[in-house]
Amino acid sequence: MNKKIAFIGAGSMAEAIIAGIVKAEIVDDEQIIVTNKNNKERIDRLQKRYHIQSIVDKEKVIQHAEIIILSTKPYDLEAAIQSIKEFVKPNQLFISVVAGISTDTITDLIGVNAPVIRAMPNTSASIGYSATAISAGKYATTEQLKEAKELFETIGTTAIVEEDKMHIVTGISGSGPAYIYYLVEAMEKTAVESGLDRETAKDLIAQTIRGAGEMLKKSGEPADVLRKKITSPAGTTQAGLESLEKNDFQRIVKECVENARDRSIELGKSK
Ligand SMILES: NC(=O)C1=CN([C@@H]2O[C@H](COP(=O)(O)OP(=O)(O)OC[C@H]3O[C@@H](n4cnc5c(N)ncnc54)[C@H](OP(=O)(O)O)[C@@H]3O)[C@@H](O)[C@H]2O)C=CC1
Ligand SMILES: O=C(O)[C@@H]1CCC=N1
Repeated sequence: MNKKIAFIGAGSMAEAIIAGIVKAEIVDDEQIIVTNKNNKERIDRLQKRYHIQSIVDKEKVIQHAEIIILSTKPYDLEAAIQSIKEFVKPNQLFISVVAGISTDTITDLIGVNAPVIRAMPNTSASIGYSATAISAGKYATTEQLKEAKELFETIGTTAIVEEDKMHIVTGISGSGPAYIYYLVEAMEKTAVESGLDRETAKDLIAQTIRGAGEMLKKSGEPADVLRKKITSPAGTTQAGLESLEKNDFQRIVKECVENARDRSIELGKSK
């Protein structure tokens, strides 16, 4: 690919993507430029860590960029675009990982018919395990969509979805790792309270989640079948699952995903 890629926003998501791209070696490290609002120390740290360029001057950031990745919080996006729009040139491709905000809104903010692609990765990008959904805005070409897909494939798997599906995608795979970590926190706490040392608990739980993920991908069997294979009649799993059922686990998870989805919709409207 070897395109010049500029990141507008240098937080956790930008770093996860940068780490993934650098590891995959699809562009020379110095082809990656990073800028933020005012935390110079942060971009300098990223420069040192990944051998990329950190630049404060927005004109210099945009000048030679072929792909501009928008990675600010949703409420900072408008100001961020304001700070670069006068330097934007035709054919620069915008990729936004910002939750909720539509490609049409972004195009309007840029003020020219800029090609915009929306992507929803997750922080597992930093180790090449993101699940990224991608959709194209109305000025993005098939070629540009392919290019974005290739870029995100270096940091995990990709799925092309219609843009109106981005809200539910955010609710499952964008925010998803946080739900899993929350579950792990609860399991770890219980294991430690029952006398297991934290490190052993952490290793056992992490490998259990990894194994379950791989089973879902490789066994060809759906989650409910895999679950039933573990659940011996009157056994330990049944005892555990009964507690989840009694406490309405399905409803809680449904509400969790729906709330995240609805928050994404709201973020889009508030812009
Ligand atoms: N974290 C996650 O798991 C995921 C996040 N996302 C999306 O990614 C986006 C970024 O999230 P995250 O990385 O967690 O957020 P962070 O708060 O970690 O980072 C936000 C970055 O935006 C910068 N910024 C703010 N205002 C401007 C501006 N005017 N111009 C340039 N840069 C600016 C900040 O700079 P400074 O520090 O100088 O203020 C900071 O570097 C969000 O929109 C989120 O929805 C998508 C998928 C997953
Ligand atoms: O919490 C958020 O808003 C972002 C979007 C998906 C993951 N983190």
